[in-house]
This record gives sequence, structure tokens and C-alpha cells, in this order.
Amino acid sequence: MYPVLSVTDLTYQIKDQSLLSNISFHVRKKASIGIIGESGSGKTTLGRLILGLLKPTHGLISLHGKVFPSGHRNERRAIQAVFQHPLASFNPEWTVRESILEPFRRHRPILRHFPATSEENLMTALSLAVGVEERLFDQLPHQLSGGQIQRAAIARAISIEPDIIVMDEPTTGLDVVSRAQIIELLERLQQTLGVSLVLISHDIDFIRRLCSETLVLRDGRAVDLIDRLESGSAYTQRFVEAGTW
Ligand SMILES: Nc1ncnc2c1ncn2[C@@H]1O[C@H](COP(=O)(O)OP(=O)(O)OP(=O)(O)O)[C@@H](O)[C@H]1O
Repeated sequence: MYPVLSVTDLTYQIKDQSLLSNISFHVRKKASIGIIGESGSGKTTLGRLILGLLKPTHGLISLHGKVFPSGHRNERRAIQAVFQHPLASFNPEWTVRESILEPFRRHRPILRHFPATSEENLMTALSLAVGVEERLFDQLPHQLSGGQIQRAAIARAISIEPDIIVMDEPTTGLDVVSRAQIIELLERLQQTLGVSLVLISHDIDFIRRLCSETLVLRDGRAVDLIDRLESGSAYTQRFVEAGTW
């Protein structure tokens, strides 16, 4: 069986500058890969390439063994994003509910896990799945706390049952309790939905809890691709011991 996501020899250049060079890895169903590295090492650029928002200079991304993006309408459903500042990804003039329903209305997917007999049923199921009281979905995005809007962003991402969610710094700015809740939520979603995760983070403990494999970037190159953070190079160990990058 093909991995859900394959990245092969991916290189991204702007003019003569290589922001990423020869990156390769696979992610299987229900598995998670962590992407870590110093500021400016290329993590967000890699996330944007995986989402099809940037076009690689060389190399290949494939979903279930097929080149991505191919232009096929349905492939966009398979891969969803939760960005670093979730508030900025919500339309400030729409209720949170309207924003959450937007991808569902656009894709009209056939759902296996969530009941999609009506939008109301779907919203109730999503509220339970992410642990946000349903009445909060009728608020405007700025009226929710950082943890609540992060979970609403996750609700939007899972509403169309993607195969992969790419998350950029999902714990930044969250208090300890909200951070722990996000970790538990992601663990649960992996088990119940079978979703694979690509987690970009500076938070070593977050990566350790959730990821079966970790890619360490330095200046756009892969330094380590490891299943245990402790088995990384001396470079990686310095940051693992510090707990952050
Ligand atoms: N559009 C662009 N044009 C030129 N350089 C860019 C562009 N986008 C990113 N870069 C450069 O590419 C490098 C990698 O940036 P990227 O945002 O991917 O790093 P990062 O690892 O996500 O950093 P951080 O942890 O600070 O978010 C940086 O040196 C950045 O300045």
C-alpha cells in the first residue's frame, strides 16, 4: 500500500537561493511526522509545498502514490491546514460556524465518520469532537480564546475528513492547559479518524508526544530523519535537551 504522503527529493529555490534542498520522507496512515529546526530553517516553506501553495523547483510530492497537486478537484479535500495564527485564517466578519462550514459547503464530501445528514448535525458532532461548546460557534472569531479558536480551526480542518492535516506551530501562544488539550485532541483524532499529521513545531515535548518520526531541518537541509529524538545527531541533541529551538 502507498504511504498517504510521499515527499521525494524536494527542492525549492527562489532566484539562486535554495530554501529547501533534497528533502525526502513518507507518512503512513495514522502516522505523524514532526518537522523541527531553527527559525528560518525552512519548516513553513516545506509545509506550504506539501499543501500545494508553492511549486517545487525539483522533486515530487505524492498523495496515495499519485502526483500532487494534479489539478483534480477532489485532491484538495484530502489535505487540510491549521496555520500558525488561527485567528487570521477566520473571516473576521463571519461567525465561527460560517467559517467552519465553508470547506464542507465547497467540497460536499461523502463523510464516513461525521453525520452529514444536515449542517446542524455536523456542527454538533464537530463541537463534541474538538470540545468547544456549540454556542461558541455562533460568535465572531475574535470573541473566542486562543485555545478555543485553535480548536475551531481543527474542527474546520477535520469537517471534511481529510487524510492529512498540516499544522504550523499549533501550540504557540497557548497556556499549559489548552496545549495539553490540543495534544489529547490530536491523539484522539488520529485514532478515531485515522488522519495523518504533519506537525511543524518548536515544541519538542509536543513532537515527542505525537510523532512517530521527526525530520530535523537546518538551513533547508535534512539533518536527521529519526523515530526517537534521542537518536538524533549531536546538533539535534542540543535542542532536544533544551526542549525547544
Ligand atoms: N518568499 C520568500 N522570498 C525569499 N525568502 C524567503 C521567502 N519565504 C521564506 N524565505 C526565507 O526562507 C527561509 C526559510 O523560511 P521559513 O519561513 O520556511 O522558515 P521556518 O523554519 O518556518 O522559520 P520560523 O521557525 O521562524 O517560522 C528564511 O531564511 C526566509 O527568510
